[in-house]
Amino acid sequence: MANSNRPNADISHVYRGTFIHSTQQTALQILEDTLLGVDTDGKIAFIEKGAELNQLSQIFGFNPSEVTQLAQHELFMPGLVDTHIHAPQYCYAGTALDMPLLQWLNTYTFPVESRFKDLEFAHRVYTQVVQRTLRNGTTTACYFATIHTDASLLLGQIANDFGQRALVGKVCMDRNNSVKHYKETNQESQEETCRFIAELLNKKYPLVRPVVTPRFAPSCTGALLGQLGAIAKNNNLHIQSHISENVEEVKLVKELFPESESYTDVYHKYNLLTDKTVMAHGCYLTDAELALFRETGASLSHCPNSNISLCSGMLDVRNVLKHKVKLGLGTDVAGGYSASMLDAVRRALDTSKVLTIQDPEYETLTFEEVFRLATLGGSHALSLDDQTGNFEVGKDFDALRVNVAAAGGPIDMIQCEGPKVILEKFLNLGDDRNIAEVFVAGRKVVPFSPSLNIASISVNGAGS
Ligand SMILES: O=c1[nH]c(=O)c2nc[nH]c2[nH]1
Ligand SMILES: [Zn+2]
Repeated sequence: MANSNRPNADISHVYRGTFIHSTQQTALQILEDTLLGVDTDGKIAFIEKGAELNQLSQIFGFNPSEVTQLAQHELFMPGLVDTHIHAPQYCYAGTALDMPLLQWLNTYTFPVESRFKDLEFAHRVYTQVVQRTLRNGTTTACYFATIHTDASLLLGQIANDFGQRALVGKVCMDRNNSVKHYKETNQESQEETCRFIAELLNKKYPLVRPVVTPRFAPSCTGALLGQLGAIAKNNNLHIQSHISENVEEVKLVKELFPESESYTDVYHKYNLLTDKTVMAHGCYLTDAELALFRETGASLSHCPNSNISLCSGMLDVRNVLKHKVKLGLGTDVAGGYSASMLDAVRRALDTSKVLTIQDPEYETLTFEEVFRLATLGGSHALSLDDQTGNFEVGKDFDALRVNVAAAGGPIDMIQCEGPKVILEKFLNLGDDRNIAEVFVAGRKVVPFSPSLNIASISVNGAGS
């Protein structure tokens, strides 16, 4: 028995069956007939072979008859980590995909985001996006909200109420020449960012944290970027933004910041590249820029649906991994039309295969590697891998109970299959019907608790 167990922990649940997760060493570790104990703080107290049941029950003081046994077509996998999603854009997900990035922002995104001043509207959309992502197995989400502080606080409240682990960012932008009413002054952006951070931290939500969020370099003056770098540093906070998504955008950044050597250098110069930074896209980063990511510990969020849907580009994941840059997957709703991380897994595989079609020597990503990106890779990219991402003793139990043969679901199991095939089928063919239960920090968050009276979530709670 491993000596990393926590024998003093009070056990609240023990599960027995197949567990599949990634580790630093291996993309896919399959643990059959395994026992996993969760303590009363929602942390993994032990993960051991089923044959150790009697010994474990004595050490940890639980009753073997209370162990929850998974069925043969079921398995536990770590919760999915969406490293980049725009919560307000969920209201137009699946539409408006007919323009490249900069025109798309001006035509669709900014007018819609400006509506989130209205807290009733924000409450409706944010409740839906949190519910939808949780049902699809997103246990951790790194959200962009909008420039509105109170609506951004409301998103934090809703994620907390539903039990989702979340980083929430009030968007900062003091430059916008096309939709003039959707921007802040430099002073507003700074002051409201500080208010957002203080008020969100003051709520003491156990799983929800603020993230400093300059929208992207073209939306921010150098002065604001510098102020946000300082705010993040002074409060030891996460940072998120976009980088090198589309060719026109890279060109615009060169024009706006002629003194900088590269797009990456712009963020670096303003102290926005740290080991708690996640930058979305990165399709056009040079090797020198990737080296700077590696040096600073900043990570990338690969958003393949959005990259294709807005005809932005294709990230060479193999090259990012070669540079040892931390990497996770993002849905990037609504540039990406799906809020499901299962879609992000499939689009990441598709993109890799397109790169192989273009160059048959290209080493296509395996489904095991993409599984790791969607779980442990994401938690690493968000610097949350000490808390979540796989089934290690001491981490929070963030997990999906997958039933590949769910009645009425999208998968027909023609014959009895082993766990690796079951996982592959789920990743390629499954949907929320196959996700029987979702756990975050040991708490069952899907199916939604009946005690969670959705209609009664207070709009006034935010910001007060
Ligand atoms: O895909 C994207 N979505 C956005 O909302 C955005 N803003 C800046 N750059 C962006 N890219
Ligand atoms: Zn984005």
